[in-house]
Amino acid sequence: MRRGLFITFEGPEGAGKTTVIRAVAEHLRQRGYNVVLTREPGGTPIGDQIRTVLLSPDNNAMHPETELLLFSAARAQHVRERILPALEEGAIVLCDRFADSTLAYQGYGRGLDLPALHAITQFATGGLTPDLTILLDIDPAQGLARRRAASAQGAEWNRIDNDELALHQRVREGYLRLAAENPERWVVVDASAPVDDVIAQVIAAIEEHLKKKA
Ligand SMILES: Nc1ncnc2c1ncn2[C@@H]1O[C@H](COP(=O)(O)OP(=O)(O)OP(=O)(O)O)[C@@H](O)[C@H]1O
Ligand SMILES: Cc1cn([C@H]2C[C@H](O)[C@@H](COP(=O)(O)O)O2)c(=O)[nH]c1=O
Repeated sequence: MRRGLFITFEGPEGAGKTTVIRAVAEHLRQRGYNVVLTREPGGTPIGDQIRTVLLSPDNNAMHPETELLLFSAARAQHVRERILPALEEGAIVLCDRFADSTLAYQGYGRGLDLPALHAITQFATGGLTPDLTILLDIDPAQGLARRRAASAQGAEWNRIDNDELALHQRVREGYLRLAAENPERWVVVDASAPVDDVIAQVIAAIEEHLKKKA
Protein backbone atom coordinates (compact mmCIF):
# COMPACT_ATOMS: atom_id res chain seq x y z
CA MET A 1 0.00 0.00 0.00
CA ARG A 2 1.55 3.33 -1.11
CA ARG A 3 1.17 6.12 1.46
CA GLY A 4 3.87 8.70 0.67
CA LEU A 5 4.17 11.36 -2.00
CA PHE A 6 6.33 11.11 -5.12
CA ILE A 7 7.52 14.45 -6.52
CA THR A 8 9.83 14.63 -9.53
CA PHE A 9 11.88 17.54 -10.87
CA GLU A 10 12.57 17.85 -14.57
CA GLY A 11 14.20 20.33 -16.90
CA PRO A 12 16.97 21.01 -19.37
CA GLU A 13 20.62 21.11 -18.29
CA GLY A 14 21.48 23.76 -15.69
CA ALA A 15 17.86 24.64 -14.90
CA GLY A 16 18.68 24.52 -11.17
CA LYS A 17 17.07 21.21 -10.16
CA THR A 18 19.80 20.22 -7.71
CA THR A 19 19.80 23.65 -6.07
CA VAL A 20 16.01 23.80 -5.79
CA ILE A 21 15.56 20.22 -4.54
CA ARG A 22 17.98 20.80 -1.65
CA ALA A 23 16.05 23.91 -0.58
CA VAL A 24 12.70 22.10 -0.89
CA ALA A 25 14.01 19.15 1.16
CA GLU A 26 15.16 21.51 3.92
CA HIS A 27 11.79 23.31 3.92
CA LEU A 28 9.80 20.08 4.13
CA ARG A 29 12.03 18.60 6.85
CA GLN A 30 11.52 21.74 8.92
CA ARG A 31 7.78 21.17 8.51
CA GLY A 32 8.29 17.72 10.03
CA TYR A 33 8.03 15.54 6.92
CA ASN A 34 10.17 12.47 6.33
CA VAL A 35 11.94 13.42 3.07
CA VAL A 36 13.97 11.16 0.80
CA LEU A 37 16.09 12.93 -1.78
CA THR A 38 17.27 10.93 -4.76
CA ARG A 39 18.15 11.24 -8.44
CA GLU A 40 18.29 9.52 -11.82
CA PRO A 41 20.31 8.04 -13.21
CA GLY A 42 21.53 6.84 -9.83
CA GLY A 43 19.98 6.62 -6.40
CA THR A 44 21.29 3.07 -5.76
CA PRO A 45 24.79 1.51 -5.90
CA ILE A 46 23.87 -0.29 -9.16
CA GLY A 47 22.27 2.89 -10.57
CA ASP A 48 25.38 4.90 -9.73
CA GLN A 49 27.55 2.43 -11.66
CA ILE A 50 25.19 2.66 -14.65
CA ARG A 51 25.33 6.49 -14.32
CA THR A 52 29.10 6.39 -14.76
CA VAL A 53 28.77 4.36 -17.98
CA LEU A 54 25.97 6.59 -19.30
CA LEU A 55 27.54 9.95 -18.63
CA SER A 56 31.27 9.38 -19.12
CA PRO A 57 32.43 11.68 -21.95
CA ASP A 58 34.62 8.72 -23.08
CA ASN A 59 31.49 6.79 -24.10
CA ASN A 60 30.45 8.97 -27.02
CA ALA A 61 30.09 5.89 -29.26
CA MET A 62 26.92 4.98 -27.31
CA HIS A 63 23.84 4.39 -29.48
CA PRO A 64 20.49 5.96 -28.50
CA GLU A 65 18.96 2.50 -28.02
CA THR A 66 21.76 1.49 -25.64
CA GLU A 67 21.32 4.75 -23.78
CA LEU A 68 17.58 4.17 -23.43
CA LEU A 69 18.03 0.67 -22.03
CA LEU A 70 20.72 1.75 -19.56
CA PHE A 71 18.60 4.62 -18.21
CA SER A 72 15.69 2.20 -17.94
CA ALA A 73 17.78 -0.47 -16.17
CA ALA A 74 18.96 2.06 -13.61
CA ARG A 75 15.32 3.16 -13.13
CA ALA A 76 14.05 -0.42 -12.62
CA GLN A 77 16.54 -0.87 -9.78
CA HIS A 78 15.84 2.60 -8.33
CA VAL A 79 12.07 2.13 -8.18
CA ARG A 80 12.25 -1.23 -6.44
CA GLU A 81 15.25 -0.68 -4.15
CA ARG A 82 14.71 2.91 -3.09
CA ILE A 83 11.55 4.72 -4.19
CA LEU A 84 8.79 2.21 -3.44
CA PRO A 85 10.15 1.28 0.02
CA ALA A 86 10.35 5.00 0.93
CA LEU A 87 6.81 5.63 -0.31
CA GLU A 88 5.59 2.62 1.64
CA GLU A 89 7.09 4.19 4.79
CA GLY A 90 5.12 7.37 4.08
CA ALA A 91 8.04 9.55 2.95
CA ILE A 92 7.94 12.43 0.52
CA VAL A 93 10.33 11.30 -2.21
CA LEU A 94 11.97 14.15 -4.14
CA CYS A 95 13.54 12.76 -7.29
CA ASP A 96 15.90 14.73 -9.56
CA ARG A 97 14.71 13.40 -12.97
CA PHE A 98 12.54 10.33 -13.60
CA ALA A 99 10.79 8.69 -16.55
CA ASP A 100 9.82 12.02 -18.15
CA SER A 101 13.55 12.60 -18.77
CA THR A 102 13.48 9.51 -21.00
CA LEU A 103 10.54 10.86 -23.00
CA ALA A 104 12.17 14.29 -23.30
CA TYR A 105 15.78 13.23 -24.07
CA GLN A 106 15.56 9.83 -25.77
CA GLY A 107 12.13 10.56 -27.30
CA TYR A 108 11.85 14.21 -28.31
CA GLY A 109 15.63 14.81 -28.19
CA ARG A 110 17.04 11.72 -29.94
CA GLY A 111 13.91 10.82 -31.91
CA LEU A 112 13.33 7.28 -30.58
CA ASP A 113 9.82 5.89 -31.02
CA LEU A 114 7.56 7.35 -28.31
CA PRO A 115 5.13 4.37 -28.01
CA ALA A 116 8.16 2.07 -27.54
CA LEU A 117 9.53 4.40 -24.87
CA HIS A 118 6.19 4.38 -23.05
CA ALA A 119 6.16 0.55 -23.07
CA ILE A 120 9.77 0.24 -21.84
CA THR A 121 9.18 2.90 -19.20
CA GLN A 122 6.03 1.16 -17.99
CA PHE A 123 8.04 -2.07 -17.63
CA ALA A 124 10.94 -0.35 -15.82
CA THR A 125 8.75 1.59 -13.38
CA GLY A 126 6.12 -1.12 -12.86
CA GLY A 127 3.61 1.65 -13.54
CA LEU A 128 4.85 4.06 -10.85
CA THR A 129 3.91 7.62 -11.84
CA PRO A 130 4.81 10.81 -9.98
CA ASP A 131 2.08 12.57 -7.98
CA LEU A 132 3.53 15.95 -8.95
CA THR A 133 6.19 16.98 -11.46
CA ILE A 134 7.94 20.34 -11.35
CA LEU A 135 9.35 21.48 -14.70
CA LEU A 136 12.12 24.03 -14.26
CA ASP A 137 11.95 25.60 -17.68
CA ILE A 138 14.92 27.44 -19.13
CA ASP A 139 16.42 28.32 -22.51
CA PRO A 140 19.04 25.56 -22.93
CA ALA A 141 21.71 28.07 -23.97
CA GLN A 142 21.29 29.82 -20.63
CA GLY A 143 21.19 26.53 -18.70
CA LEU A 144 24.30 25.21 -20.43
CA ALA A 145 26.12 28.50 -19.74
CA ARG A 146 25.34 28.00 -16.03
CA ARG A 147 26.61 24.42 -16.22
CA ARG A 148 29.79 25.52 -18.01
CA ALA A 149 30.47 28.11 -15.32
CA ALA A 150 29.83 25.50 -12.59
CA SER A 151 32.08 22.95 -14.28
CA ALA A 152 34.92 25.51 -14.35
CA GLN A 153 34.57 25.37 -10.52
CA GLY A 154 34.77 21.55 -10.49
CA ALA A 155 31.16 20.42 -11.15
CA GLU A 156 30.55 17.46 -13.50
CA TRP A 157 30.45 18.11 -17.28
CA ASN A 158 29.02 14.99 -18.86
CA ARG A 159 28.60 13.29 -22.24
CA ILE A 160 25.07 14.67 -22.76
CA ASP A 161 26.10 18.24 -21.82
CA ASN A 162 28.41 17.88 -24.84
CA ASP A 163 25.52 17.18 -27.25
CA GLU A 164 24.56 19.79 -29.84
CA LEU A 165 22.40 22.73 -28.74
CA ALA A 166 19.63 21.66 -31.15
CA LEU A 167 19.16 18.43 -29.14
CA HIS A 168 18.78 20.41 -25.93
CA GLN A 169 16.24 22.68 -27.65
CA ARG A 170 14.18 19.67 -28.74
CA VAL A 171 14.35 18.36 -25.18
CA ARG A 172 12.98 21.65 -23.84
CA GLU A 173 10.15 21.65 -26.39
CA GLY A 174 9.39 18.04 -25.48
CA TYR A 175 9.12 18.90 -21.80
CA LEU A 176 6.77 21.80 -22.53
CA ARG A 177 4.62 19.48 -24.61
CA LEU A 178 4.50 16.82 -21.86
CA ALA A 179 3.53 19.49 -19.31
CA ALA A 180 0.79 20.88 -21.57
CA GLU A 181 -0.62 17.38 -22.13
CA ASN A 182 -0.98 16.67 -18.42
CA PRO A 183 -1.52 19.93 -16.49
CA GLU A 184 -2.95 18.09 -13.44
CA ARG A 185 0.45 16.56 -12.75
CA TRP A 186 2.90 19.21 -14.06
CA VAL A 187 3.74 22.66 -12.74
CA VAL A 188 5.96 24.79 -14.98
CA VAL A 189 8.25 27.31 -13.28
CA ASP A 190 10.39 29.91 -15.06
CA ALA A 191 13.89 28.83 -14.00
CA SER A 192 15.59 31.89 -15.49
CA ALA A 193 14.32 33.92 -12.51
CA PRO A 194 16.56 34.61 -9.48
CA VAL A 195 17.13 31.42 -7.52
CA ASP A 196 15.20 32.56 -4.41
CA ASP A 197 12.14 33.33 -6.56
CA VAL A 198 12.34 29.93 -8.24
CA ILE A 199 12.58 28.17 -4.87
CA ALA A 200 9.62 30.17 -3.49
CA GLN A 201 7.45 29.26 -6.49
CA VAL A 202 8.32 25.58 -6.24
CA ILE A 203 7.62 25.47 -2.50
CA ALA A 204 4.28 27.22 -3.08
CA ALA A 205 3.32 24.62 -5.70
CA ILE A 206 4.21 21.75 -3.36
CA GLU A 207 2.37 23.32 -0.42
CA GLU A 208 -0.69 23.73 -2.66
CA HIS A 209 -0.50 20.05 -3.59
CA LEU A 210 -0.16 19.01 0.07
CA LYS A 211 -3.16 21.16 0.98
CA LYS A 212 -5.28 19.53 -1.74
CA LYS A 213 -4.26 16.06 -0.53
CA ALA A 214 -5.05 16.80 3.14
N1 LIG B 1 17.94 30.63 -10.69
C1 LIG B 1 19.25 30.59 -10.86
N2 LIG B 1 19.94 31.69 -11.25
C2 LIG B 1 21.26 31.66 -11.45
N3 LIG B 1 22.06 30.56 -11.27
C3 LIG B 1 21.43 29.43 -10.87
C4 LIG B 1 20.03 29.38 -10.64
N4 LIG B 1 19.71 28.11 -10.27
C5 LIG B 1 20.86 27.42 -10.25
N5 LIG B 1 21.90 28.21 -10.61
C6 LIG B 1 23.31 27.80 -10.75
O1 LIG B 1 23.40 27.08 -11.99
C7 LIG B 1 24.29 25.96 -11.85
C8 LIG B 1 23.51 24.68 -12.19
O2 LIG B 1 22.53 24.50 -11.16
P1 LIG B 1 22.09 23.05 -10.71
O3 LIG B 1 23.28 22.14 -10.58
O4 LIG B 1 21.20 23.21 -9.53
O5 LIG B 1 21.23 22.64 -11.99
P2 LIG B 1 20.69 21.25 -12.47
O6 LIG B 1 19.37 21.51 -13.10
O7 LIG B 1 20.75 20.26 -11.35
O8 LIG B 1 21.71 20.90 -13.58
P3 LIG B 1 21.97 19.50 -14.34
O9 LIG B 1 20.70 18.71 -14.26
O10 LIG B 1 22.32 19.90 -15.70
O11 LIG B 1 23.09 18.86 -13.58
C9 LIG B 1 24.81 26.02 -10.42
O12 LIG B 1 26.07 26.67 -10.44
C10 LIG B 1 23.78 26.83 -9.67
O13 LIG B 1 24.34 27.54 -8.57
C1 LIG C 1 17.06 10.09 -16.17
C2 LIG C 1 17.54 10.50 -17.53
C3 LIG C 1 18.56 11.42 -17.67
N1 LIG C 1 18.98 11.78 -18.90
C4 LIG C 1 20.09 12.75 -19.02
C5 LIG C 1 19.76 14.16 -18.64
C6 LIG C 1 21.10 14.72 -18.22
O1 LIG C 1 21.79 15.11 -19.40
C7 LIG C 1 21.81 13.51 -17.64
C8 LIG C 1 21.75 13.47 -16.13
O2 LIG C 1 22.55 14.49 -15.60
P1 LIG C 1 22.09 15.38 -14.34
O3 LIG C 1 23.19 16.39 -14.18
O4 LIG C 1 22.00 14.44 -13.18
O5 LIG C 1 20.77 16.00 -14.65
O6 LIG C 1 21.14 12.38 -18.15
C9 LIG C 1 18.43 11.20 -20.02
O7 LIG C 1 18.87 11.51 -21.15
N2 LIG C 1 17.44 10.30 -19.90
C10 LIG C 1 16.97 9.91 -18.69
O8 LIG C 1 16.04 9.07 -18.61
